[in-house]
Amino acid sequence: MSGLMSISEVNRMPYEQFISIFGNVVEHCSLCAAAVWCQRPFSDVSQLHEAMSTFLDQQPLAGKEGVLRLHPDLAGKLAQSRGLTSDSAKEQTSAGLFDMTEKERQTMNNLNQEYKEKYGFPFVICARENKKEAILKGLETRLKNNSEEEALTGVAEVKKICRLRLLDIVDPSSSTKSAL
Ligand SMILES: NC(=O)N[C@H]1NC(=O)NC1=O
Repeated sequence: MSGLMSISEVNRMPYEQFISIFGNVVEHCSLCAAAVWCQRPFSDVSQLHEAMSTFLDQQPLAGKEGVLRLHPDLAGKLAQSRGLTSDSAKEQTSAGLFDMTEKERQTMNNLNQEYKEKYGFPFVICARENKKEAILKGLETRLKNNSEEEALTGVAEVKKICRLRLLDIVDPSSSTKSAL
């Protein structure tokens, strides 16, 4: 028993339950789950992820920037005051962000601040796929992009975060297509 749910269970959910379970796979953006519910049945978790990714891609630039604004800063004030969602706290821990020297934290905060002032939304990166060194490097590199490139790069990272969060909930080997 993996403790994960099967895609058939997901497909049977009324929308209230679907939103309560998948409402934070895109941070603080339950609209994403609410929007794709009517596309059930999903054949597997990849198809559910595809549906959410397509919904994100369909948003105008202002909507994409809005989705990024729903994300907490990495190693920021919310992390310091333990105000993160449990998903985000777990991700930031895995990247080693609760394990930084004061100097590293200061550098990250300064770069995050510079980034927000330049683009008007926060720097978003999939923390489970990066360690603190790669995140600091990513901040420096991405500060060279233009605003539209950064909104698209940020949304690509949101999709990676979403995929890993979905895999924490749904068994990836479950499928509605019968095995041969
Ligand atoms: N700002 C930012 O990237 N936040 C996030 N990234 C991630 O993996 N979890 C988050 O909360």
